[in-house]
Amino acid sequence: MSSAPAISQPAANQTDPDALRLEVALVGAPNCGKTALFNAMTGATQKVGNYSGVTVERKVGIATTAAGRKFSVIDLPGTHSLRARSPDEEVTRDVLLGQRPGERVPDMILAVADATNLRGALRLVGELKKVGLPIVLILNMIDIARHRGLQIDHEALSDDLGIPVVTATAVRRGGLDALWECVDPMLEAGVEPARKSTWQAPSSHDLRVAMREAERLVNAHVIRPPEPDTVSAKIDRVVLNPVAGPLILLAILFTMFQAVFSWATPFMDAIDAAFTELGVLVSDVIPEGLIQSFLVDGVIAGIGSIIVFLPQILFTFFFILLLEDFGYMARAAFLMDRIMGKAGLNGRAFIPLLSSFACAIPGIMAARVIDNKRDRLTTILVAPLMTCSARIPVYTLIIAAFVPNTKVAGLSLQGLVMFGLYGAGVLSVLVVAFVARYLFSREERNAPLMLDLPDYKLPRARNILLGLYQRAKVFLRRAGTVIFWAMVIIWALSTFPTAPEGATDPAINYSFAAMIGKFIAPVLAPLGFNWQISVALVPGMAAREVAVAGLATVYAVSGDGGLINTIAGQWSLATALSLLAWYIFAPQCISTLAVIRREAGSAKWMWVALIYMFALAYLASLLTYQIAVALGAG
Ligand SMILES: Nc1nc2c(ncn2[C@@H]2O[C@H](COP(=O)(O)OP(=O)(O)OP(=O)(O)O)[C@@H](O)[C@H]2O)c(=O)[nH]1
Ligand SMILES: [Mg+2]
Repeated sequence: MSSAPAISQPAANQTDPDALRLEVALVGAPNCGKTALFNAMTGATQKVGNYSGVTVERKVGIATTAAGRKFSVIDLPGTHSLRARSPDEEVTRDVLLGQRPGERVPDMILAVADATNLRGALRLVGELKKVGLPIVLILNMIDIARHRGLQIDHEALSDDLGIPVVTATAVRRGGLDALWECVDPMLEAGVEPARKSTWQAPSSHDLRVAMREAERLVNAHVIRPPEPDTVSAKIDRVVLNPVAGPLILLAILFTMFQAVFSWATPFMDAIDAAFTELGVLVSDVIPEGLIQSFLVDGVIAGIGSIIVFLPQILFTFFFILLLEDFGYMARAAFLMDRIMGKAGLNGRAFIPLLSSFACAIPGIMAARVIDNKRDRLTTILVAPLMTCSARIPVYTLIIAAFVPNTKVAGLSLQGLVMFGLYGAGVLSVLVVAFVARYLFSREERNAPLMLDLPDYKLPRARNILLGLYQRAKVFLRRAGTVIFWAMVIIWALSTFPTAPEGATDPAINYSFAAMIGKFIAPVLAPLGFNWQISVALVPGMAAREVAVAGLATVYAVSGDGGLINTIAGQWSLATALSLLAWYIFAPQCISTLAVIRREAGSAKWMWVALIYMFALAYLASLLTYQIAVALGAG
């Protein structure tokens, strides 16, 4: 093992705090509040959530102490031991031991502990001390610990451990003063240079010894043991009940889609009206011609057809973030473990798959928490089948055009169909994972799910608003970049060449778009896709929503108003269903494929994903269309 190079601080630079290029790493068990502390120290807005494995990458920020000294802070994935078992834990180990190429070892460790669960944290501190870096121990979540009657003599603990110990409530920025009071003098004096690391992967004997030492520390310095969290236990008795649990999970998801559909509608109508108004305004100001067509049919119709879905995306994530921060998601994983296990998925795949509701990219990255290589690969390959938010525009458009806005037994029919589409995504994940396991290996594995169930916490408005803000930002940025440029290209293709003199058909029929569409259409004709859909699917490879914006442009250029009414008038139900089936499976986003390649470590798996998803999409659409036509929906 490479030993840590000694890095001492240049004493001459003490007058210039900015010159102090000091790096401090946050290390601790999963879900102990490292990222909350990182955000408090640096003003960053990294994702915080009440489950293990939120952070899977190293993130850097700049903190400024009370005395105005600056240093960089590295937020790291949580780990119980430096004996890393999964790729996210390896990140933490490699950073601390200087095993990341081109990166130096940090100068200091801020060990973060969940004060309500000190034993495990102190065991990790035992390991960290061997790394040879100066350590400050932060007892975080001290608010919860005090509430539960826990009293920690942190000064005595500090004397016993031989390192400074402070307490904190990271989510309320509490304890930063004490931390600066502790850190500032250390920086003033110059952080001691690193000693040679003596860390070695602990044997099971070492682990037992370390556990006993942690036990001793707790017995010596925790004055009153915490009362068990009876509230969490009571909630869990109901929520984890084998019969009631899954029903509650289903009811929650069901209510979510119902609410999303009814709450989002007024906002969507308002945005839609605003863009229509804008189009009219621009048509009034700018004379008829190419520029007007570009602005109204290309830019405004295209971008508007996407932005309109923002409320729905935000409402969906409002629920997901609420459940995440409450601490329910780890329970959902626990409940799904049996079903997922039958399908050959690791219980730990739940959170990555759940993250894929936002976008497959963070989902695939979150698969780093899975230690078993094959399980991780399976999760990476099926994650793109989860219903990501880029599918929402496509689904909603088709639902709005073809599913009547009525209630069935008091439930919104449109909400039911959306629920069904999400269900289809989940089902396809399970089926594909099952088949993959059958193909990869038939060995049985019954490893129990090792999952930390966090205590329930009241969701924090800040965490939720932050999550929503970030979703909105990503969505709008895409609308302003990828989608905007795709729109410009689609508009140009749909406009040129212009119709010849005396032409009788709509002008678009003479355009490049029509030529391209008609060239591809024969391949997609058995699926019931017309040439307009075929045109929209191609730029849809850049990002799924582009297909909707593409349809908006293609149809607006054809001269019909109102995309929903147009497709309701021009497509058969069979075509609509077939397009929905296509979107459940098709690999319609290049960035996801790039991330699969990176995370799976080879281009082979990217091709596997691409081919199996296209094959499934084609097959599913073909079956859907042909059956629907046979049943008279053509
Ligand atoms: N009450 C209270 N809650 C806290 C405190 N610090 C963090 N939390 C909550 O604890 C949960 C976990 O916080 P994170 O900052 O995501 O934890 P983490 O250590 O970065 O977790 P991983 O990245 O998964 O290793 C979140 O729900 C936070 O809101 C605290 O001091 N008091
Ligand atoms: Mg974190």
